[in-house]
Amino acid sequence: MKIGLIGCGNMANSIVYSITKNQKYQIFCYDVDTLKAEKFKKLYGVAVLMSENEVVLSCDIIIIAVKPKDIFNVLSKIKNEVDDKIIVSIAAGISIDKMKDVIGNKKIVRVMPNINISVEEGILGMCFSESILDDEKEKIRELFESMGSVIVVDEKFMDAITALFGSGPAFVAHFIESYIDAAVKLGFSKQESYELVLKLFYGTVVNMKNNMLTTHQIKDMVTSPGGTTIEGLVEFERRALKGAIIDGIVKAYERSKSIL
Ligand SMILES: NC(=O)C1=CN([C@@H]2O[C@H](COP(=O)(O)OP(=O)(O)OC[C@H]3O[C@@H](n4cnc5c(N)ncnc54)[C@H](O)[C@@H]3O)[C@@H](O)[C@H]2O)C=CC1
Ligand SMILES: O=C(O)[C@@H]1CCC=N1
Repeated sequence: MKIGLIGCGNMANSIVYSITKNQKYQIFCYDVDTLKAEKFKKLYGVAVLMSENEVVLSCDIIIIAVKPKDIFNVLSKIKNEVDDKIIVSIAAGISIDKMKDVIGNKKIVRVMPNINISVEEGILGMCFSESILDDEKEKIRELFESMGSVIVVDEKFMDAITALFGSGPAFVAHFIESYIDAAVKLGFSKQESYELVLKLFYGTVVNMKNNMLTTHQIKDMVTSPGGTTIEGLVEFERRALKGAIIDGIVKAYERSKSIL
């Protein structure tokens, strides 16, 4: 199957990395920045084409991986070639209806991945326009399942998926960074702090998963009466850490709803 990529930036890089592992896909790409497309050719041996239109004409499934502000420009360039090809957009906050306004009632898929697809541990939200057939849905699903867990949702959930899981790696990195800073403040070297804190987060997740523990159970097991942990938890509560985290994610959700 022929897969086209319009835009060879960060997300496209992770997508191509996953797709090239499967021999059944042939990949064609284009970027206005020719250096970026050439880099893909060098790294992944993909074919580089000369325009957005060429990608659409050469491929069955076309993934548009440009910034939200650039997507309408791409759509207006390709609208006459789309025909019954499948157009996949990964842009945050751009609805299927907004895309239809430019290219008409075509086969459109929205996918919201996160950067963890680069290690095949992504979470990808997916929704389809009504004209996509069941066997086409399966093909798209299969294509993206090599990158992580795919959840097919009603389009109204795409903004929540963007905020929770698309932006998620940045939010998680922010918490991890606070923890590393605390370790450095308490005298550990930066390198040691980094490695130990990653182990702490990873170990806690593995423990919860393998032993099917809830967050409450973990907290109960760790918090001794009159001990150290309760001191830390009380301070987090006093500073409304949970509320701040929830509010931050809701802000990202609202931004996704109003991005263009
Ligand atoms: N970075 C992230 O974690 C995530 C990003 N997204 C979405 O992915 C999309 C791409 O984001 P990034 O990869 O971070 O951006 P990026 O800036 O790294 O890549 C965008 C690429 O598109 C190219 N481009 C712009 N106009 C073009 C055109 N007309 N034809 C061909 N190429 C063109 C640019 O030269 C650039 O290389 C965005 O819409 C974003 O909302 C979705 C999920 C997560
Ligand atoms: O910040 C952004 O707009 C994109 C969407 C999800 C992750 N990055």
